[in-house]
Amino acid sequence: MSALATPGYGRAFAFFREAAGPEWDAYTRHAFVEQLGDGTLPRASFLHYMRQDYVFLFNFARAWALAAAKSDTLEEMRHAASTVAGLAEGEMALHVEVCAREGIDKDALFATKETQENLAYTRYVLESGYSGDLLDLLAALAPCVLGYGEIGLRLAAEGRETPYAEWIATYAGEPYQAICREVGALIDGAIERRLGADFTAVPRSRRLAERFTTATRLEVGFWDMGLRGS
Ligand SMILES: Cc1ncc(C[n+]2csc(CCO)c2C)c(N)n1
Repeated sequence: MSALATPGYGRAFAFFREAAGPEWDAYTRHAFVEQLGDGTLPRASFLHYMRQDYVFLFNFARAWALAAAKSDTLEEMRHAASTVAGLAEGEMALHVEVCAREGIDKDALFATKETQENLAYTRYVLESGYSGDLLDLLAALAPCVLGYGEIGLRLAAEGRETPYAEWIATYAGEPYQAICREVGALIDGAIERRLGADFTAVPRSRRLAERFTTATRLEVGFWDMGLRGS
């Protein structure tokens, strides 16, 4: 696998990604992603996805807030808290802007009725945190953050003509790539602190990898939902 196809987001990510096997490609090379890249994705599908994603991000910010509550060190807590702030001020603002251009205002966005795929995914992530510890929660959060980093890098490198260049640039850009490296380092630190440097040899790592794979499958469902349109 080339360095480009496997970005350097840390040891735990490399382990989980490998353990996810074909599910990882089903997510990162989904038809929705390919159509974003080659520009054939219907606008209605994209907007349906963006509306659902806005609500998704709100719940995702909740999950990072839960990660702050589940932190054992100040460093973990600071990271989780700053991600909540970043989501509330940054990425959700991007969704508001894109949708506003299409005549969908903020209130309409916030009132978007969640699809089952959206509900299933965010509640799975939150439940991982409610019933588990910080590692369970981070394993469920990781595919989402890091998968988009990988997708963005690949689509930007392919450099095809597409009306979705702004979306691609957001995730391929250095600010988002820096977030991915930081989240990767957070996960490495959290896992090594709790399971030791040789964490891949500890049975718990398998269960965390299963959680990562389940969240990856839920990402596939989210893309399927997007393609289906409203
Ligand atoms: C379904 C879905 N999965 C992943 C992301 C990507 N993502 C989730 S949170 C975040 C900011 C950093 O935590 C980013 C980029 C998304 N938007 N929607």
